[in-house]
Amino acid sequence: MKTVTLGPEGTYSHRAADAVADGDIHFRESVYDIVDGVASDEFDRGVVPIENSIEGSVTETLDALADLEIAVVREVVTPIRHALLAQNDDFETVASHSQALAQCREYLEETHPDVDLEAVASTARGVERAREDASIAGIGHPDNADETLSVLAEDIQDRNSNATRFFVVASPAERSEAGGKTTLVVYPSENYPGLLLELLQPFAERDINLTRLESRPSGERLGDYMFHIDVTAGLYEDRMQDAIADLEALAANGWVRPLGSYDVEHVV
Ligand SMILES: O=C(O)C(=O)Cc1ccccc1
Repeated sequence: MKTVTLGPEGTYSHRAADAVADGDIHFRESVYDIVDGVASDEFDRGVVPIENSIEGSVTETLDALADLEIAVVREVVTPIRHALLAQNDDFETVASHSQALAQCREYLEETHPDVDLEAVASTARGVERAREDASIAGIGHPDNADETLSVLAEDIQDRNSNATRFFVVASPAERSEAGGKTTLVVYPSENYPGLLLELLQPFAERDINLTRLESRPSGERLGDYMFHIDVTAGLYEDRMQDAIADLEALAANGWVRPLGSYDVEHVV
């Protein structure tokens, strides 16, 4: 099975993909390209970060899921422990994924207040820049160290509970109704007092717990949103089908897209 994830080699997404894929792993340097590569059947599976316990949602992933026809088939949760990697102490710039820079903000402000921060496509891309240039340090998994790059500091994330959720995406034909959790995207294309309350009522009435609710701009006009919703119930359940029917009635001017059901897997 061809699996695609965020590259180059050595990203956290790569580590999550290693835990769920059968070895045929390919790399792209944007989340949109990964999801698009699966939606267009170039790859069978994609592994993308969706949410971090410190920094919150990966908005690029949310927007790709809403934009493209795709299913979510698995969820992988993994602890994230960042290391500072450089050729020596004399670096002037820290290059990493924007999420990694944000997860280490307090550490960087306290220990390296004068360095420039540079957001790059992935942690492994930043590590590669550090390998080529002694004035640059990267933030990434300590396994990226080698004869050129040393680990200058370990566990530099601002909270030790740092964890990231990854989604495994597949073509819509592979959407599963089985599993204890479901992800949906809802675009009501409406704006009136109490709309959000009404959209959540179908779940509350059926005792279905919400584990995530995110609004993202629809891109249509300012103040117009789509909602990303995760719940602890499977699409196979009657109460979920009933809740979705209610949502569809409420979003008659827009759309409701159940992306699939799955169980959570924890990997280290
Ligand atoms: O850049 C990476 O390594 C990624 O996979 C994205 C990411 C960045 C920071 C924490 C978790 C995932």
